[in-house]
Amino acid sequence: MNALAATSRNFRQAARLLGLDSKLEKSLLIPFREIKVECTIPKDDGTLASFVGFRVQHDNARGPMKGGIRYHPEVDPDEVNALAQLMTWKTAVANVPYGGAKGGIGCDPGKLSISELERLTRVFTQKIHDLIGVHTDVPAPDMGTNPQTMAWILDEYAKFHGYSPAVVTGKPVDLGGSLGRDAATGRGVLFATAALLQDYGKSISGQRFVIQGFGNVGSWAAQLINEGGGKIVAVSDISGAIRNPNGIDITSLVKYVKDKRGIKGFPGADPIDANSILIEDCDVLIPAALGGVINKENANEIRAKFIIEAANHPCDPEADEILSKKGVVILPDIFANSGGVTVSYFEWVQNIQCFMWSEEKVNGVLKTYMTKGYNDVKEMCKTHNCDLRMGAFTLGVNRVARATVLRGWEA
Ligand SMILES: NC(=O)C1=CN([C@@H]2O[C@H](COP(=O)(O)OP(=O)(O)OC[C@H]3O[C@@H](n4cnc5c(N)ncnc54)[C@H](O)[C@@H]3O)[C@@H](O)[C@H]2O)C=CC1
Ligand SMILES: O=C(O)CCC(=O)C(=O)O
Repeated sequence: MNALAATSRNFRQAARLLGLDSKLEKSLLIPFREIKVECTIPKDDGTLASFVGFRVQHDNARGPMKGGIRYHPEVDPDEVNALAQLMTWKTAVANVPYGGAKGGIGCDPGKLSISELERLTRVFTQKIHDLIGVHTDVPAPDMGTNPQTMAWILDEYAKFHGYSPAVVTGKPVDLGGSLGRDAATGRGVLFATAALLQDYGKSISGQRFVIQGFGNVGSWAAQLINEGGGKIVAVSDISGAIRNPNGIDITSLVKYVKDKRGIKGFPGADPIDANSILIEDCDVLIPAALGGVINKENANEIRAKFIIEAANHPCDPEADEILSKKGVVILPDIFANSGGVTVSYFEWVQNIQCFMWSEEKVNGVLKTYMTKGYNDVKEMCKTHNCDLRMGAFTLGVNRVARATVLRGWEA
């Protein structure tokens, strides 16, 4: 199912559970603004290359719009729209004072040199600089982008509006980035998983984990789960997939990936078919790469008892129904991966206050937010007699709806 159709379906179901007025429902669904820009750069060999960049600003009822920028060949308007909408509900679930946005460029960052990526990022920033800002829309990294990308956006933005580090988050620490932001999404996944397992009388230690994706989110989740005593039995990335039923040595794998730029060929595990990663035998499955990977084609074959959505929209609604019948518990993206945007909020606050927090403080306050978020989601599950996905959606949608009504519509 198309990402936008899936996300909007979940939203509509939550709106029904909340009994929202149909006109309010419509107004919450339509994006605030959709930006599509042409980005042409000279490549290193002198030829021209043209790309399409997007920024969808979905909602700003609760504060400046917030969300990552993705560089990936499959970036398209519907996908960015869905991701922007998810950010609106996610920031509300996390209870950080933001709305939602997302951006992206349809490109393969692995096929561009560093200088080509820099030129592309600068051209994209030139096209959108008037529409982003500390109190309007604050970008951050997502798939295919990283702190360096944010540094280029910051620098290009400064040429038009002056130096203003809070215009992006997920920056390098040397430019005002927050300690702990790099690991924050993975750390949030750890806290969220621990809270869920505790409800089932289990803990991280003793569980067997499978992780799809070994980039920022997947590799940090793997390292922190490993430190917490969890056994990671299979991992995949774009280069391939590996399995070791006795547990993969994650510290060595992180070093290997840094060196070889992929997990393929890692000597401490056996290669497996990349398509089978999601149906590997495990207790907890953590998709941490692309959206839509768990769908009606493979949901029946999933062997995990718990799915933690570190990626955005990895499960489509048809898979949700199949998995629910099988008794698989899904911790939804808009809560499970909210650690990233939560620490982005801490970074923004630190930049505005010109005061830097210690990493211990960042991690400690993140834990407080994730614990509160989990309890708030469960409270909505009780109120509306629904699963965790609808618990999170009703929580987020209700907070945005209340802010929207309070602000009103009179011109
Ligand atoms: N970076 C962040 O702070 C946040 C990221 N997310 C979501 O987490 C997911 C991963 O994002 P990042 O780790 O930041 O991206 P990344 O670019 O750092 O890493 C992506 C990983 O996915 C792998 N991958 C790509 N295509 C794949 C495929 N077909 N099969 C298996 N692996 C594949 C890549 O090889 C890489 O290991 C995305 O869905 C993103 O939207 C969600 C919240 C915050
Ligand atoms: O850190 C942020 O502002 C947004 C991260 C993001 O794109 C996401 O949560 O999907």
